[in-house]
Amino acid sequence: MNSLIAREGYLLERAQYCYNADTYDHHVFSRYGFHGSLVEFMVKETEKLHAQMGRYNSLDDHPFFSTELPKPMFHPLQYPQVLHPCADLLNLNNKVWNMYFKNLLIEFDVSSKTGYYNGNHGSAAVCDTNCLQVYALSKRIHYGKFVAEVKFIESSDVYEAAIREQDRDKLMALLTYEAVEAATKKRVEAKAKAFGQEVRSMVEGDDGADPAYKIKPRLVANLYGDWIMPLTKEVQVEYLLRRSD
Ligand SMILES: C=C(O[C@@H]1C=C(C(=O)O)C=C[C@H]1O)C(=O)O
Repeated sequence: MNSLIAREGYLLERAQYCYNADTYDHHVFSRYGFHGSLVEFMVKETEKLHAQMGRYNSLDDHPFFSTELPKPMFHPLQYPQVLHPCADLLNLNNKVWNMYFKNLLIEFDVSSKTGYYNGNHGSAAVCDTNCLQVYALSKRIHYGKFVAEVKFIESSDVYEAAIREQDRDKLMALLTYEAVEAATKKRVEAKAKAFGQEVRSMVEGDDGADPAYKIKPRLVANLYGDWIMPLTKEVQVEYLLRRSD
């Protein structure tokens, strides 16, 4: 799958399949001694391969299952340390995992009902893995570390005061830019329209009917506002709280 497809493209790829509950059931799938769900198997095995390529030595990639990762096959690259060392210990993928499976995917299924294919557990697991790890949500949410560092450098006095007080609410207020969030949601909705329009409605041309989409573009934008952006900001707050360590 082309990694140039926007993050929204991977969410829309997943939306074309039904929920496929067996994909997430720990008792349906067991193989070669693996005990867990199909999607856990897919993510764990993907991360093991990527770890051998050195992926998790970079500052902006975070594993979901860090305990069983093999060492890189190559000598790790030395990346410029642009973040405070506290960043190395900050991984909110457990929250990303829960948000994706307990909130985002459920809203997809409940709101869209456009899942065309059922029984495609393998495809659902591949799409989930792309959404979570390979190209999308974890990286986007953990970019919050870099955004927080820029904000700290730009206004260190203000942030240092809130960090000294360990004031989460103050930090959240300082780092929140509602206009930027609104613009991001508009951009996401536009991309969801571009990536998610049904080919049928494009081919039939402008017969006056509203375009048909695999999933409502506004839903994708709302998922960003309800779940993805708050987690991005939570990463920023957690990073800043630790920045004076
Ligand atoms: C990422 C930033 O921090 C916050 C989170 C945003 C997001 O997740 O899109 C956008 C604006 C801010 O409220 C930013 O300021 O760019």
